[in-house]
Amino acid sequence: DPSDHKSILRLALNEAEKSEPKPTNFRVGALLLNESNGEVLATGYTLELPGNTHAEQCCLLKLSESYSIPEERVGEILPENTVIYTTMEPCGKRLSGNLPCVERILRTQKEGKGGIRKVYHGVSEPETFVGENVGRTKLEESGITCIHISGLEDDILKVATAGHEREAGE
Ligand SMILES: Nc1nc(=O)c(N)c(NC[C@H](O)[C@H](O)[C@H](O)COP(=O)(O)O)[nH]1
Ligand SMILES: [Zn+2]
Repeated sequence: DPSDHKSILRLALNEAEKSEPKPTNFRVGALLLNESNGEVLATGYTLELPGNTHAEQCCLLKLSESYSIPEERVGEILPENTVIYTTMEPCGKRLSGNLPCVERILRTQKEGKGGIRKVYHGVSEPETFVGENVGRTKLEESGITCIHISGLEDDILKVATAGHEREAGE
């Protein structure tokens, strides 16, 4: 029920708060959940793993490392009803040019079965870096349900932009 979604999203926000503030990205937290039994499969936050990593990317990378397989094959070990909760919607484009998380999520699906089935997110991506995020459309076109969980927007954005220049009086 909705209160469960919000409490799970708050767990992801707790992860985001561990991220090192930077002016060139957002501090995001994410977690992979087996929706059949509520088991948290992995958590992640921006820059948790070496390299310019994203929260969603860290979830997938940590899980693949625990199975000693490359991240691009992580879909093979995901339970049937795997979903991802992320404080900010997955990126569809990255200023660094690194592979966007939408692509990383899409490739967990082989022939449209298994893999990540739903993306629960707390906010859309602000247009700071790449303008409007087109990622959500790509996900929905591939049959991945994107669900906005409301109620934590202010907290999520405050955490996400902690490393950014503050306008006077903000
Ligand atoms: N969903 C999401 N999770 C993250 O962990 C993260 N950092 C972003 N941020 C989106 C933003 O668009 C990119 O951070 C910038 O476009 C810079 O790109 P890089 O991060 O340097 O690849 N978005
Ligand atoms: Zn991303």
